[in-house]
Amino acid sequence: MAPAHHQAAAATTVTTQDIRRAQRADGPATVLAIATANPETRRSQDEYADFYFRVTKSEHLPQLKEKLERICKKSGIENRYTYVNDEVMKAHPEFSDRKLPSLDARVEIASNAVPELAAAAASMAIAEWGRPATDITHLIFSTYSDLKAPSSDRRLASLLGLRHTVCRTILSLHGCYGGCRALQLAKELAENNRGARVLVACSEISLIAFYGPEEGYTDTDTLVAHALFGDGSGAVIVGADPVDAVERPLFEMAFASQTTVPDSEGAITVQHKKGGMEYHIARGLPEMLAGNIKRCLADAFGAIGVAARWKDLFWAVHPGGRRILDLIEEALGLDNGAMAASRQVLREYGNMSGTTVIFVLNELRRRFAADGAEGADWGALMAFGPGITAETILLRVASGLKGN
Ligand SMILES: CC(C)(COP(=O)(O)OP(=O)(O)OC[C@H]1O[C@@H](n2cnc3c(N)ncnc32)[C@H](O)[C@@H]1OP(=O)(O)O)[C@@H](O)C(=O)NCCC(=O)NCCSC(=O)CC(=O)O
Repeated sequence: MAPAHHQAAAATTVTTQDIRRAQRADGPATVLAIATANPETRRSQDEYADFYFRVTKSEHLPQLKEKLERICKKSGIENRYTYVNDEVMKAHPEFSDRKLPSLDARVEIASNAVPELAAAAASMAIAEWGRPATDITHLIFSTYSDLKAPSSDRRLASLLGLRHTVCRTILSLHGCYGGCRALQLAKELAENNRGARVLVACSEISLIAFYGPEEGYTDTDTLVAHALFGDGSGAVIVGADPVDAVERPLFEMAFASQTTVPDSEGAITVQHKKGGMEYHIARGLPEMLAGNIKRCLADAFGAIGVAARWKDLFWAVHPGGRRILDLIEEALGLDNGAMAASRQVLREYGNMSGTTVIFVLNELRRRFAADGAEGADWGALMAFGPGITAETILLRVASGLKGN
């Protein structure tokens, strides 16, 4: 007698094409819920230099302090939320000096703080979505802050009570394009797995890269990074073919692409060392991004044969820094105000690396909901990070945002 699986194969007339077709969703991936969270400590940018030089015991470097004050003033940031506070620095004075070994302690703290911060945002996203957490089929977690395995994705799944068959993926070290990369993968999963509901979670605590200034040693990189980065988490639920009267589609994800900017490999680098994660951010980064922005957009829009007028789109650009937004706005000939959502997030929270675009998307949603989604129907979500990598997602305002 033939083995059972041979019998099954002989008995079925189903082809692999049939199976593939049945697996695919009908509609495009849509954003079904968005939520964000931050650590408790909010620090005003006006007071940041005082705080930073005090807790790192660096008051003997007044010129660097004045420089940080100048950078903070021009940053377009008013507040940031940080996990680092006096208490943390009192318990770990070694965090001030990058020459001292401190990675173990940082990783230990991050392995709890990162998933817990993610859970705060994700549980709000699930509540907004309106379905049980066990209906989440896939989890994509992006962070540069956690360096352990099992990682934050595993812990988050437990904290939220996700089903044990949830398919988990962790993205690491994508830096500021991590959120956009996670959303792009969520789109692929949602469109290729009928009924899939993908939870995207990003969570960053800059503690992993917090240390004192050091005269003469890449101190400007350190100062710029400490003037910009803040902590936060964001969660998005993505799925195709929304269930009527249960799920509310906010944005359709029409197309997604990635471009690597030529000759830019050294422009943003991060590396974990014994004293924490070190950054290098090239001085000409804003000019480099602005000089390449049209080309990145051409790669995205050209691939689908769409000729868009940049002024006709809404924009959700990663606010890497105030000057980056200024120069991109100028390069694309956008109206003053086209980047309002990005600027508001930068002002209220700073640059939270990969998580930031989720805050921007949430801010855009709030703005659309407030005015009944008047104005541009189509928009571009963009983020940049090490590579230099530029990610673009073409979005369309969906029915759940209209008529609110
Ligand atoms: C830092 C700024 C807010 C400063 O504002 P302005 O440029 O208008 O002001 P300014 O030229 O007077 O600069 C103020 C002081 O900062 C110094 N300065 C400016 N940019 C610097 C840089 N990249 N590295 C080192 N120092 C820098 C200037 O020399 C000056 O010092 P002095 O006063 O002594 O003359 C802005 O340049 C900005 O937004 N830059 C973009 C920051 C950035 O690259 N972000 C990306 C992060 S990475 C990211 O988002 C992706 C990722 O992590 O993956």
